[in-house]
Amino acid sequence: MRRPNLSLRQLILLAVLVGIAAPALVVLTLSDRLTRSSVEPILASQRAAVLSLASTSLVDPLWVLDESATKRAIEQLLADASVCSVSLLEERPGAQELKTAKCSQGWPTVDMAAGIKRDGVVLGTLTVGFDDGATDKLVRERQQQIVAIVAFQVVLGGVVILMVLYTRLIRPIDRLKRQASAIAAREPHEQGDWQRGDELGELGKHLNHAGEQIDSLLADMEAKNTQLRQMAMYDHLTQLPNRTLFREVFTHEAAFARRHRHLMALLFVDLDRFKAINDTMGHAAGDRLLLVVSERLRAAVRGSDLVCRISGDEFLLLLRDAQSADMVQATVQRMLDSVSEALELQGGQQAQVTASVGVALFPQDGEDFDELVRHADMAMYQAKQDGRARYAFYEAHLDAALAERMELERELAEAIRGNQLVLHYQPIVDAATGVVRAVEALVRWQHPTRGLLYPGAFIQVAEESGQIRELGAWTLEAACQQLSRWKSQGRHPGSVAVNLSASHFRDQRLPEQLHELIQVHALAPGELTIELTESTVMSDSEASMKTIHALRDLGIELAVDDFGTGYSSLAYLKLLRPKKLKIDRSFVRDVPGDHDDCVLVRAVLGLAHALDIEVVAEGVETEVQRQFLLGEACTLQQGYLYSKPIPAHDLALRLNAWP
Ligand SMILES: Nc1nc2c(ncn2[C@@H]2O[C@@H]3COP(=O)(O)O[C@H]4[C@@H](O)[C@H](n5cnc6c(=O)[nH]c(N)nc65)O[C@@H]4COP(=O)(O)O[C@H]3[C@H]2O)c(=O)[nH]1
Repeated sequence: MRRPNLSLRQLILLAVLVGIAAPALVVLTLSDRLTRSSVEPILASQRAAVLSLASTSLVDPLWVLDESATKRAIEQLLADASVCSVSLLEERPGAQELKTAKCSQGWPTVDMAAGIKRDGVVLGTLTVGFDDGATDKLVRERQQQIVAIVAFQVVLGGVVILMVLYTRLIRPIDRLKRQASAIAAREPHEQGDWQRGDELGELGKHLNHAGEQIDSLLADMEAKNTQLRQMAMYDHLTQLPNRTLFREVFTHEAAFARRHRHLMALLFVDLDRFKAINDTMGHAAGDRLLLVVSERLRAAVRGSDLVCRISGDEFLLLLRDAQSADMVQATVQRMLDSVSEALELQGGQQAQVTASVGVALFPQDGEDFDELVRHADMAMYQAKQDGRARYAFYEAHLDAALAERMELERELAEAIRGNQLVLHYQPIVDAATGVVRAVEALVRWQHPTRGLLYPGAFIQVAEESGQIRELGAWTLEAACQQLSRWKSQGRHPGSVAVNLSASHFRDQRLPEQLHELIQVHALAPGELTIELTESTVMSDSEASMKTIHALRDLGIELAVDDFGTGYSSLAYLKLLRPKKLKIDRSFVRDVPGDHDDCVLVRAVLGLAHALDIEVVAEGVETEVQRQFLLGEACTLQQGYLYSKPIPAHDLALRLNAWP
C-alpha cells in the first residue's frame, strides 16, 4: 500500500493529534463507566449510613409507640436531599404501613430497607427510596470535570509539544532543507549558524562543510571549464580563436550570408620564412613576432571580422561583409603592408616578416568551410609561388597542379619524420690512383607509392616549404652515423660530404649543432665536409659568412658545389677560403671537345691552385674526360665513370675492392 505523501510538518501534527487526542478520547469514552463505578459505592455507603441512622432514630419511638416522635423521625429522614420516599411497616399487630414521598411519581429511586430492632425484637422495617437522579448528576459533574481537565491537558500538551517540535525540529529542518536545496540548485547560499549541540546541529555543521566543499569544487570545475573552453577554442599564445571556434563562427555566418546574399571572404595568411626566423632568432623571438603579427592582423580588419590562428605561422581571417572583391583586395593589401612593417623584438633585435595571403570568396569559391579553406590555402600557395609577400585570389584552374604540390609537401613532412628518406653515397676518387678520398651523401626519398625519388623531385619543395632545415638535420645525422659505422668496420672512405642549402647558413646555431654531432659520432672535424653553392653565400651574405667562418674555425671543411654556375664572385671565394671547389658537371660534360669548357676548367684549376683550394671535377663519365682532367692536374674526380650514388651497403662492398 502506498503511504500518503505527507510533509514532515503534517506528519508531526498528525502524530501529535493522534498521540494526544486519542488517549483523551479514550479517557472521555470510559469516563462514564469509570465515574459511575467510583461514585456508586460512595453513594451506596452514604445511603446505608442514612438508612442506619434513620432506623436507629426510630427504635425508641417505635418501642414506646410514640407516634409523633416516629413521624418527626420520618420527616427528618425525608428532609434529607437524597431521600425521595420513606415507608415504615411496624411489626405490631394492626399497624398500618406509613408511607411518605416527596418526589413525583415515576421518579427513579433506589429502594433500601433495614429492620428496626431492639433487644432482638423486630419492631418494624424501614424502606427508604433514595433519589437515583443524584447519581447521574454526580456522574455528570465528575465527567464535566474530567472533560475540562482532559481538554486542558490536550490543549496545553499539544501547544507545548508543537512549540517544541516547531522550534527545535521543524524550523531547523526547514533551514536545513532550504540550505540543501540552495546547494543542490547551485544558488548563492549563506553558511547556516549551527550553534546547537544536538543531532540537527551536527547535521547543519556537516551540511555547511559539504556546502563549502561543493562550492569550492564547483568553483574549481567552473575555472577548469573556462580553461578547457579557452584551450579548446582559443590559441594559447595569441588568445585568438582557433580553428574549431573559427569553423563554428563561419558556419553560423555562412547561413546568415546565404540568407541575406552577402559576400564573405576567407583569407589564408601564411608568414614567409617564419620558420627560419624562429630557428635563427629563437622561439621566444618567434612567439613575440607571432603576437605582433596577430595584433596587426586584428588591427587591419574591422572589429566584426574574425581573425584566428590555426597553426604555427598560419592564420585564417573571415571578412564578414566583404561587399566586393575590390574591397577585399584593399583590405588584404593594407594587411600585408601592416604585417611587413619592421618590428622590434626583445633585446632591441629588429625583424621584419612578410606574409602571403590566399583569398577565397563565399559562396562562389566554396560552399562549406573545408572547401573554402582548401581553396584559400591553394591561393596562398599561388601567392608564395608568385614570389611571396603578396596575395592571390582563388581561381578554379589552380586546383590540380597546386593540389598535387601541396600533397607532395604533406607527404614530404611525413617522409622526413617517418624515415622514408635514405642516403646514397657517391665516391670522390683520386683519378691517378683510384683511391676513394671522400664520399658525397645524396638524399633519396623511398616514396611508398612512387618508388625512389631523386632530390630534383623534392628538394625545391622542401626549400620552399621550409622543410629543408629538418631534411638537412636528418641528412647530417644519417651521414655522420654512417661514417662512424664504416670507421668502426675499418672501412674509412676519407670524409663524408653533405649538401646544405642557404637557409641552414642563416642559422647561427649551425656550428654548435655540427660540433655536437661530430662529438656524438666521435668524428674528427675534417671528416665532415659541407657542400654549399655560390648562391648560398650570395644570399644574405653577412649572416651566412658569419656561420661559415664559425664552421671553418671548428675545422669543418667547406666545398663550393656547382662552381661556375652561379654569380661567381672571386671576392667571396677569397673570403670563404673553401677546402674544395667542385667544377659543375655542365663544364666537364663537353671536355675536351668544347674549347670554351676546356678554357674554363683550366681557369678554375689555375685560380684554385693559386688560392690553395682543392678541385673536384663533377660528372666525370668517360675515360677521355678523366684523362683530360688528369692532364690538367685535376686528380679529384666524381662521376658515373667511378660509381653512381649507391646505398651505403653497396659502397662498403666497393670500398673493400678499392685500394
Ligand atoms: N649526369 C650525371 N650526373 C652525375 C654524375 N655524377 C654525379 N651525378 C649527379 O650529380 C649530382 C651531384 O650532386 P650535387 O651537385 O651536389 O647536386 C645535388 C644537390 O645539390 C642536391 N642534393 C642532393 N642531396 C641533398 C641533400 O641532402 N641536401 C640538399 N640540400 N641538397 C641535396 O640535389 C642535387 C642533385 O642530386 P642527385 O640527383 O643525387 O644528383 C647528384 C648525382 O647523382 C655523372 O657522372 N653524370
